[in-house]
Amino acid sequence: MTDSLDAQNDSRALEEGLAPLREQIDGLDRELVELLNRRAEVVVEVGKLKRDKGGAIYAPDREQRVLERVRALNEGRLLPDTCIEAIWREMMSGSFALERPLRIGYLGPPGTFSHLAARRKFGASVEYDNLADIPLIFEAVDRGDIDYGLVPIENSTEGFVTPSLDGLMNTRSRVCAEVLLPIHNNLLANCDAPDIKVIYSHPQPLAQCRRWLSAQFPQVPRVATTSTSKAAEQAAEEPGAAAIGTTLAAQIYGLAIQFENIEDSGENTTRFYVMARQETGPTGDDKTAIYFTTKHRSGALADVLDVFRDEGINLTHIDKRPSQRKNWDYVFFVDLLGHISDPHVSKALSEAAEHCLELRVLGSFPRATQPL
Ligand SMILES: C=C(O[C@@H]1C=C(C(=O)O)C=C[C@H]1O)C(=O)O
Repeated sequence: MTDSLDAQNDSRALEEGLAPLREQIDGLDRELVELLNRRAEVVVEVGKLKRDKGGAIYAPDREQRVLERVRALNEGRLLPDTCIEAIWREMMSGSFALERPLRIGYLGPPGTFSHLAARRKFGASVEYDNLADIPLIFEAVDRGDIDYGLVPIENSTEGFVTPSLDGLMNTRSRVCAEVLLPIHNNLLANCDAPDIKVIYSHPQPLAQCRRWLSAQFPQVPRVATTSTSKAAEQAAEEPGAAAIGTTLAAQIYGLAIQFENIEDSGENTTRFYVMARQETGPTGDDKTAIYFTTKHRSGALADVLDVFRDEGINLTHIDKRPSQRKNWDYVFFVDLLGHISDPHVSKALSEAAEHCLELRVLGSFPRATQPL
């Protein structure tokens, strides 16, 4: 009896305490909605100006500055930066819809890591197109079927993504932004672990989880699929099949998450390029992506690299692929720190071009410092 009286008193005190606090929250929400809409009215003006004068709707340089600014304003405050950034990203997603609805392409089917990266970068107020393979993403941007296309470039554990580097050689589009996404692989299956007879996934996650798979499932065959979501789709249909994929794929395809975070490296991260038919202005903390083929003489590659060293330009990524035009001819892909409009960068690139058969600038874009 006393217990239930105490409980009633507590619940009344709770209600009485909550009521004025919730009233304060309601008032603040009213102001926030007002402020958000006042911001949106200015965005509509920006959109009109861009349509009249031909500006790009998504401005990665401005996005970077807005996020840096709000992080600085938030310094020492209560909400973590990640929360502030997520709110602003969603708000900027709403801005796109007000300026002009955007179509974003990614490697599908839905539920892939590319899908996650696209959603975190562009938010809920754009349209998404899932494309069956990476060459189709480049083609769709080139043709103008989509406004922006996300392509995975390299993974911190497994290195470069072949079709993406090949796509860069053949596209007319530019790299306008980069995205870093922490990759957490999960083993998805609707049967218990001992009943798993086959594990499907894209070759990249299979490689990223190689040690874990050998320790946990040494006898179970691993079968490559075109994407992690294809793997999840197959695992959902086939008894005794498992897939390595995202938690989003588990939701979409109705699979249980048997094991989380099974990647061999805890810092497993994938870097994506955002491809577009536009160029990005400088922010002061940028990268430039290029590819080149060197002349056939000894020391040609060293000559190119010397130019960057002499200008004090840091290279953040270098990979090579066969040119696919002639046997044993290679194309080198380099990301360097600096924007093409920086005088020392453009000088170094013109000098480097003298040692090359071909040198193409793929684009300058803000350096991604924080994973999404
Ligand atoms: C409003 C703009 O367009 C987009 C939306 C932004 C925003 O909401 O702050 C920022 C950059 C652009 O991607 C702009 O270019 O300023």
